Amino acid sequence: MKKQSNLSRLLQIAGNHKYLTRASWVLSAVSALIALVPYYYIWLVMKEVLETAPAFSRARNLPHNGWMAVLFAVIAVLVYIAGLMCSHLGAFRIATNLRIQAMEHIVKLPLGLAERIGSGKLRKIVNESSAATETYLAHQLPDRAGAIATPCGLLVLLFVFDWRLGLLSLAPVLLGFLIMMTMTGSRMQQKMKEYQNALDDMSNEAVEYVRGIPVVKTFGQTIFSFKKFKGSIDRYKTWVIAYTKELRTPMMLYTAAINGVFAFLIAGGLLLTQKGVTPEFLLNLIFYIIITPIISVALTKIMFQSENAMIVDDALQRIGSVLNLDPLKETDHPQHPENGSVELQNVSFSYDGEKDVLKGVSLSIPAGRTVALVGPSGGGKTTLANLISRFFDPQSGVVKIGGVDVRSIPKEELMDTVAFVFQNSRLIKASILENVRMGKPDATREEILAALQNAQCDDIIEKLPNGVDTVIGTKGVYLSGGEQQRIAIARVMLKNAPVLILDEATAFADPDNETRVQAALSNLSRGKTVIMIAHRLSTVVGVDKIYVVKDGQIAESGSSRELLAQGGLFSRMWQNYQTSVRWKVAKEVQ
Ligand SMILES: Nc1ncnc2c1ncn2[C@@H]1O[C@H](COP(=O)(O)OP(=O)(O)OP(=O)(O)O)[C@@H](O)[C@H]1O
Repeated sequence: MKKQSNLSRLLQIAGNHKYLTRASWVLSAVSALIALVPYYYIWLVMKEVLETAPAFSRARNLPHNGWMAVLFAVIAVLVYIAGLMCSHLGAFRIATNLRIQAMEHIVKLPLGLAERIGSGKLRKIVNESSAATETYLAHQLPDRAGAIATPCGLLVLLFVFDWRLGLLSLAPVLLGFLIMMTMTGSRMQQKMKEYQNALDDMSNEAVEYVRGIPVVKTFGQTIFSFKKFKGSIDRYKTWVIAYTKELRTPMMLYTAAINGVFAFLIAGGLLLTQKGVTPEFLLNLIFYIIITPIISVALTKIMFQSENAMIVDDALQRIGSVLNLDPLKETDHPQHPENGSVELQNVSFSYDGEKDVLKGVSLSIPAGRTVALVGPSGGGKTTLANLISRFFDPQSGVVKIGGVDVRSIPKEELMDTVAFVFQNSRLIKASILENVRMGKPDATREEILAALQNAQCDDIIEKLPNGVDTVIGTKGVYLSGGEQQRIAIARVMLKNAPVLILDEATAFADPDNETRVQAALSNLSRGKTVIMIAHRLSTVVGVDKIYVVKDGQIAESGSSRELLAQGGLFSRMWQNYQTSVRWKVAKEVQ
């Protein structure tokens, strides 16, 4: 992506506010030119002082010229402030639009894809990339306009007074400019990208390391887990040192050239004055020595601009990588499911486009029935359940709810049709009431209280200081896994979706909570089509049908009685399970 196209893309995102951004460049350039005018008055002051010395009383124009210098300096600052106001308004609008655009796109992505990339990473890309454009547009671009205008204005000023000295002051500037070009080429752009990647890697590893501390401590793996984190720091260090070394010589030459203008002037001055010095030449020489440092300031600004432009380029590419992800296709001919039946017809699915995780799976669940998916770990149970609510679309085959292809059901309606109870259901930092209300935003307080009661939450609410209005996560208000799960069940109850997917719903419940969670689940499941992903075989005994999923296929299906009689995989899993239960009981008796 070219820098120019980045800028036009950003301006496109700005909509009508692009005029503000453009105005900011003009104002900043005008301000930079006005800021040169005081130097002209300073020259007049110096000239008058030299001409009238030592009888300064003859210097009548000194106060006037001095005040004019101040006046133009103030005007320059005011115009610059006006420019910054425009640039900030434009930049905020662009960053906001960019965030909205990205968020609107993320909402349209398959849920599974967003989950796979990671909400943290998505948030980081959207926030940091839009923030990078904000700084670029609000400060860096107007500064660049000013930094470009300054040398142009100076050029005029330099040649007006003494063209020979003007040329002398330009020589190092040209040299500096050439060195600068070598530091901002496409190779450096690539390096900047590597720098960003190394930085990203390091921060990801840091987060992983901190997240994993409890597990690491439990298993005494401190050295191993730190090794990964340290590896990313080492890679970053190696990269930064190599990058810095590469820049060392050009940067040194650039700084020397750009800050050594006065050396050129003095050397040139000596050459030009071999035949004698005129007061006017001396005046110009002193004036040039005073004014030329502005060039180095302007050029240094331009140089850092190229670095900033590279950062924005990278930011836009990152946000582009999100915007380019294929959204879930919305149907043009919406259809509505007739009931809560679920059907998979010859469904195959692969996460990476190579290995099929599901291979031609077919099953049919009549409305209101409860089925269980069991099988070895990694067999594809969760993937199968996720396809029902379009976490992803299968590469081949059809998933139907109520006789309708899920791709033909409007997204909102599909969300209302299928509900999940996950292993560790997430609650947000809000009151219990608000947490449950998420299941049905227009629910009345009475409806929420009824759902909480149905989900066996009475004992939780009784012990909380403000009952249902207690905010979870505030000081001293913590709920156990089983308690959180019951609140989450109340939320799903309120949603009242005809199809329910229970993913290991009771795996984390402690024994005291388990009976209540089970009761809450059986209230929740009443009259619904339930697909239960089960590990503990005790929970699947009473279901209408069991599907044994192995290697992405349905290996067996039937009632527990039928499957046990078959003496296949399920019956072996059952025997293992029984042995483990007996072993547990024996241990407890001991
Ligand atoms: N988001 C993902 N991206 C890539 N591969 C995945 C993803 N999720 C699961 N897989 C792979 O797909 C296969 C099936 O996984 P799935 O989670 O569906 O199995 P499962 O039967 O539910 O396993 P478990 O009982 O351990 O939860 C596994 O090989 C797994 O590594």
